[in-house]
Amino acid sequence: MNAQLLENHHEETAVEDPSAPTPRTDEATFRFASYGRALIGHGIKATLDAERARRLGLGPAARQLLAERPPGSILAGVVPFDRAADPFLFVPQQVEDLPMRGLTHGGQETSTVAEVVGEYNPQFICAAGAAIDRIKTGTVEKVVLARSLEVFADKEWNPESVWQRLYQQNPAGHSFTIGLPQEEASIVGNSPELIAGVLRGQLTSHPLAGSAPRLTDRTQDQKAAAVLAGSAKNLAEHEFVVRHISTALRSVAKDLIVPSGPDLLPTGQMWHLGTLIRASLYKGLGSLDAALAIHPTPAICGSPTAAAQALISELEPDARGFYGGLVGWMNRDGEGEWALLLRSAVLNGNRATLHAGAGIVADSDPFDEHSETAAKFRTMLCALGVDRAGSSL
Ligand SMILES: C=C(O[C@@H]1C=C(C(=O)O)C=C[C@H]1O)C(=O)O
Repeated sequence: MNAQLLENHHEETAVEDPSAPTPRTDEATFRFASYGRALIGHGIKATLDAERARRLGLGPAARQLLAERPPGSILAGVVPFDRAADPFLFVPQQVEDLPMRGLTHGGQETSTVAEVVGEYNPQFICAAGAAIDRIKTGTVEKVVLARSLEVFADKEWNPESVWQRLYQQNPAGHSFTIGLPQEEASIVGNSPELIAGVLRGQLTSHPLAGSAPRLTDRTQDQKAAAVLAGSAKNLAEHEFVVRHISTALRSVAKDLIVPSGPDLLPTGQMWHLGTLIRASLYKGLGSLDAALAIHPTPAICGSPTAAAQALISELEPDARGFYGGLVGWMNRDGEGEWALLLRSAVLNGNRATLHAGAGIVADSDPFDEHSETAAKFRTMLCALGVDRAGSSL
């Protein structure tokens, strides 16, 4: 849908926003591939001021910033998991809309993995056990707990080549890179989950919850999918998400169409339960307003939201940062795509920091949830050149 949404490609020369970080002219500041095409942003023309966002609200501030820009401008970037933390949203200086076919040449030099740290994480197993106790005795029904993993290479990671490999692995996903202003770090990932996509006023959300790893043997793989589709635990986890989104969307959209049950969605490494929700976005609102109305869903946070978020802060050792947030773009008409920021890594020099989470409910098993996070790491591990097929660590 990208091609239809960019009114034209344009380039401006004057740097008007003194708060904007110096643009990286040599490298893309934003890449977002979906449906076979990629939006590539270069440089930073203006950044969304955190103070303005606090004053107006993030959605209105984003729309206002875009309204001040010339036709063809887009807003791109990331919103953290924690809504109280500052987003990194910017208007690229120049945007290209290109077919992915021409971009996945695979000619990039790849780094060689030297060390993987944190594959077995006993702290996560303890935290999952504590969460189950709290769910059984308290008011939280579901909480998503995440853990991290570090992968060190022999030389600097190249975000573009990791992005290309992620796309090749799962072309149906949303593959992205964002150059972060601090420390020359980048976030790269391939999200299977569209939180809000808007085209000509029509809103689509495709939440996922309920997961099983893909298996190499075809018959076993089909069997795993069938088990997932019939799993009461996974269907209940999924139901929390659909209920949350259907309620939350009513503040920004009408004419909701919500299927009665989920479908199976395969990615390169995982099976997921997914429900395609459609609605008509209220006039004057944008895709970011819709995404923010839903975020964070119980697929990444839990249910009820506030209590689950408090439990995450208590049980996870570090703040999530942009993992579990939103990544995407929006044009001046409010059209755009915002995906859940997961199956991702922060690349900083030769270090890649990965995050993955799993939904914990009353009848969860902490070891199974550890295995589920291990399976979710595989998307990024594969793109980094680590083969962990079949491993439950
Ligand atoms: C938390 C993650 O994934 C989320 C949780 C899922 C689940 O609990 O089944 C499925 C997809 C995502 O919404 C992750 O990939 O890190």
